[in-house]
Amino acid sequence: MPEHGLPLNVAYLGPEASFSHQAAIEVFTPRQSSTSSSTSSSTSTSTSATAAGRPVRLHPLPSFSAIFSAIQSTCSPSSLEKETEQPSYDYDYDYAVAPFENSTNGSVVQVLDLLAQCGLESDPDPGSDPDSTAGALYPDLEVCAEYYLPVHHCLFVAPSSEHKHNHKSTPDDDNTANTAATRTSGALGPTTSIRTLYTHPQVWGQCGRFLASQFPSNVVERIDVGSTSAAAQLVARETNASSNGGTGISAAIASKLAGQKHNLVCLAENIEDEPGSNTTRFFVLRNRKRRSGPGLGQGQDLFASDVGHGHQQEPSSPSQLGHHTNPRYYKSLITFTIDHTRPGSLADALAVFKQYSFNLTSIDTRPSRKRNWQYVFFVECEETSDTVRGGQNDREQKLTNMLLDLQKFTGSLRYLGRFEDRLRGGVTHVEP
Ligand SMILES: O=C(O)C(=O)Cc1ccccc1
Repeated sequence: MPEHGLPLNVAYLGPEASFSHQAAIEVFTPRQSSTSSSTSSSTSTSTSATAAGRPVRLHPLPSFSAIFSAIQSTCSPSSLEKETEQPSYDYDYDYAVAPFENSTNGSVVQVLDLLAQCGLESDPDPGSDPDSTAGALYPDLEVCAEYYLPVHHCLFVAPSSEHKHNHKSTPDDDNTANTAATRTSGALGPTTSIRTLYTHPQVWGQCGRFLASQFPSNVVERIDVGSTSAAAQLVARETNASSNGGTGISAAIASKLAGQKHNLVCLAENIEDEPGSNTTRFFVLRNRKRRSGPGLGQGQDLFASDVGHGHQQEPSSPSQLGHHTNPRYYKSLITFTIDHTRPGSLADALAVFKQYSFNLTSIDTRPSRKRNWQYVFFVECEETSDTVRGGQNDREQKLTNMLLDLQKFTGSLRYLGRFEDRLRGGVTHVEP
């Protein structure tokens, strides 16, 4: 498809070949998602096209907080026209992709803590609420889509350290992840020379059984790094001289793609506790000021028209393939605090969702950081089948009314966005 229009700039947690990168590729350039071509470019920013034909540039950023800051500082739509080749940080980012939760290990708490700093306070008089979180760091951020990525982890070491452990080479083994990753974890050789493991903190809990059986914590040190691809990069740089003073080697837990990118040796693959189902749910974030683009009325989905999901070729799981004749279900993400001293305050708040026929699909908490033992609640709620028969404007009005009522029972109520439920189908709508 020929590229047309201004490029879409999308931020993700780098370096290249992280799971966030994979999710960004699948969301924004689904036609390329079955190949690793976009991770093999010489520059870290890769360019390809959305299904709608818009050029898309994927930019690796070093941390989740850098991603949130970058989206917050993105300016109005007109500023997109000053687009030139600039260092990554100076882009006006249209979207970002960030992991929210994993089916095995639960919430990505770093991202929840950043989301707790997002959104506009609904209380018009923040002074009236002593626990108000008004003055959020990222008031203009909103969630505009979700994406489910199946996640498989591999154990990698650098080729230079391979002689230090008894990994058994096979005649057709070229010692790269490309072929090694096709072996199953049953073929794992002794790992006794590994003294250090690197990965993203979310991953330890996803691979708990494998780690407990192979790496006693009194012998092997686990070191958190910024991403799984950063772990792969670190291990690839390890030389014989630098490997723990010659006493042991380091290994990374990362994706097959990250191992291929850095020519690592795969000692085991699919080491996650739930190999058939381990899935991470990502949010697509944007600056809400972008929504008021020209020609966009209420109920129109800017994300869908930017990305062209109507033409999505190969969804990563059958559940993400919707049918445009089916009704679309939308979820909303809301955060609030409650009065912890009043019995029934949480029950009162949750009763409002029931009263307006919103189904709660997830609920989570994080410390408010305003006062000890006070929490920010993260609630996702979904319209029910009764509601989806109404028009978009009616549906949005119902949500607005619900939020107005909810305000009576909560403090620091913030609306973080409304997005289509990808578990109930519905990505295959045709954009205008
Ligand atoms: O580290 C990565 O590759 C990430 O993108 C963060 C992450 C880590 C584990 C599961 C999903 C996302």
